[in-house]
Amino acid sequence: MASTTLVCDTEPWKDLKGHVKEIEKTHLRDLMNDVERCKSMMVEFDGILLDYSRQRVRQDTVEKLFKLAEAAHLKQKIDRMYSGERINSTENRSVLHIALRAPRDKVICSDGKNVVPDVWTVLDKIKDFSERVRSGSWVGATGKVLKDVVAIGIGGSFLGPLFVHTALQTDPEAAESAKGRQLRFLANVDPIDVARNITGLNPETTLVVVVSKTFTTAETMLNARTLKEWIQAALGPQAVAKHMVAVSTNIPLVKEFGIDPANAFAFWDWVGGRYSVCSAVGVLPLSLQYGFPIVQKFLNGASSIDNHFHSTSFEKNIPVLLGLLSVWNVSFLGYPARAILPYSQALEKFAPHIQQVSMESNGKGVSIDGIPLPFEAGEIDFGEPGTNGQHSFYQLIHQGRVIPCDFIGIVKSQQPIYLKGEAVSNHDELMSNFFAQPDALAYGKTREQLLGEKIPNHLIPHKTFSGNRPSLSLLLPSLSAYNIGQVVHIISQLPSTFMVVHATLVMH
Ligand SMILES: O=P(O)(O)OC[C@H]1O[C@H](O)[C@H](O)[C@@H](O)[C@@H]1O
Repeated sequence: MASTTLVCDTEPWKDLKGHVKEIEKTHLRDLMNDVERCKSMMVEFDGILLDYSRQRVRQDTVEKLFKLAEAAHLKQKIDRMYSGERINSTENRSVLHIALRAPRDKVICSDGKNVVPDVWTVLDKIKDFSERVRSGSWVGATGKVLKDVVAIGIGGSFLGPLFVHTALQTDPEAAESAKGRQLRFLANVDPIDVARNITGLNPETTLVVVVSKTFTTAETMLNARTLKEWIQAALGPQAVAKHMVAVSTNIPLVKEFGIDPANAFAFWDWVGGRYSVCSAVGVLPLSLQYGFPIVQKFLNGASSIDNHFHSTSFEKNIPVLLGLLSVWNVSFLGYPARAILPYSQALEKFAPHIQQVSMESNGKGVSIDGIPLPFEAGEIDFGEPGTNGQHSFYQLIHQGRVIPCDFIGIVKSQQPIYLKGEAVSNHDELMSNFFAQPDALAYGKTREQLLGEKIPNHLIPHKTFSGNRPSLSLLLPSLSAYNIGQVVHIISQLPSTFMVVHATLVMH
């Protein structure tokens, strides 16, 4: 399928190039005054509303982007991914993180073999093990319940699980399940990180989970040896069997390290490290902390958006729309960065996770065949919870360069208001704060209907707009484990889209 033709040589690409000049003449204020346009730019799926009316696009721009997707054979490439073809051509592997959250009866094949039963064998093992640890039937070397977990890992073996853990911590149901337990993450080889992570912990009541796809990553292995020594020094060499378990694709190295393979939780080389949060990488530590049923909800949310991505027409397909808009912003309008701005502290670690998911996948300077790309591909992602960012770097966004922003609003906060009448933590006020951002103001006529929520009048966005920045917003009705699964996987599907558009596409 490889060829030396680049996507920029196709007609739809050239057409979009020419279209840039027209868009540059158009002010976003005028785009926002077009009611039909704004209505057409809201897409809702399963409690998530994508409003991209503040992107610098007209309806015909979006049509042209769909033509580009067609020229890129995007649909066929999504199908190839879902059917387990080896679309990871550099490593000659399938890309099947979608199988990690598929229901038991789904059939997803890699090399002709249905991988879903293997996934569920590991999920069942995690469920059983986490229940035994949480109930106290699996105890430490001195007979004490293991109530604290330190997960050692870096990159994809750290950022996704940390993000989800941070988001679940304040979810009332998850918090109730986690009572009396602690989950910590050790990534850095700076001895400060070890010191921070073991401070206040007793080896007798601590379980260490070593998470590494390869089990060779230098930082992780150094930290694993350090905590092995911490356990052995306190409890003797035989304690490792009770206090250390592993998550890896490389079980022989787990054994060599001194962890019993019976206490190892496998995953597979068809899971890219950066997409591994739904494998044992995330499911084991999160199940130990919150219990498997909560984590199952997270997996269900992810699976829901997988189905949406696979089967929905591009006009209503949230990951595809976000992917195409990114291509437009980066490769055509020349905006190199994207700010990720959740108006929820629970999503505090979302941007660092997406930084890896997106930037480790995209932004390559050459095509999949090694041909230098004559255009920029891939965004520079950064972000913070929006309210904090407002008092930090928004100045540059407001008054400096153009930075497309992903505003993420939550209609119903995980937590109730603490001070009645104060402009904090309250559903309406959070929304007010969110909508007070000029670019977060989305054309909201059907929002009430879409979200099934009563939005107070003063929050219904006004139509004037005094900026020239594109933006989009994602709104969730409430931030639950299920929604967290959806949000993270909406965005983590993007690289698949990007890869197709930016990398695989260039094979044509
Ligand atoms: O899980 P590991 O094998 O320890 O790898 C951890 C990380 O290592 C490298 O930095 C890779 O580029 C990342 O994608 C990966 O997540």
